[in-house]
Amino acid sequence: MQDDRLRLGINIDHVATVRNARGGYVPDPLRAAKLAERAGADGITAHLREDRRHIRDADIDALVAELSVPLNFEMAATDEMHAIALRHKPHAICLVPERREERTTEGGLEVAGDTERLAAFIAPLAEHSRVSLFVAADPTQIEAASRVGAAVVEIHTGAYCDAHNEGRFEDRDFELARIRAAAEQAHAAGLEVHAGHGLAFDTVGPIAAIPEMRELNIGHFLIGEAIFLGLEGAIGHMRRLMDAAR
Ligand SMILES: CC(=O)[C@@H](O)[C@H](O)COP(=O)(O)O
Ligand SMILES: NCC(=O)COP(=O)(O)O
Repeated sequence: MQDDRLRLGINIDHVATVRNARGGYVPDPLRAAKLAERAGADGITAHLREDRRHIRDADIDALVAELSVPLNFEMAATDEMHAIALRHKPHAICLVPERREERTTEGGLEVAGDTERLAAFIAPLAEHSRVSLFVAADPTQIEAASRVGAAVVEIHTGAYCDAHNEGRFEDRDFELARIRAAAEQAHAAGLEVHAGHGLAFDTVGPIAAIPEMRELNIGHFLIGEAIFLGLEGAIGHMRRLMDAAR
């Protein structure tokens, strides 16, 4: 029987952003991750960017050593990250595109134009970890994802959230329809379906309601909202909204 529970992964990158703004050791991303676990997180997500602008190598070492829930390790498809992932063998690896000049992940991974390289890159990782590809809700990319050995696709919800936040509701509904279609296509191709990026209390419901959805990864909004509600309060409210949508 398929497990129908929608998992909530908490991304702690931006605890590290605050720490790094002043240097030093606080706030500690590991402490946030442990608190998130106690608040009901089903997993922790951390993105080790090539420029180490937030999460650092030592954070990943600590998370791997100390977490009780699965770690979803986000990384670019580079040789350096490949070696780090093989050393740690995290529960899950999510391959994401990276551009130095971007403020956050702006688009999905180009899978269709890079299938041969990605298939060779993924094969050794897939021996130890569930490999996920962070993709736009684009049928060409989803189709390619099913051919390179990934177990999971994580659909980029950024365009949907941006349209909602900017009051462009026709665009938002168009993006939502694309995400729904991508989830259906990916599920039919045998891929597990996740989503994330930019999700907040007022955008999570329609994404959580997508029947094929198995996991949402949410970070920046919850770390910000923790200023007002506390991290446990923010995670608890997000969990309730997700459950209400199912
Ligand atoms: C891949 C993705 O959408 C995010 O989880 C990612 O971590 C975003 O990168 P930043 O955390 O650097 O904004
Ligand atoms: N992969 C998406 C993620 O981990 C969280 O993204 P965000 O909520 O920090 O935008």
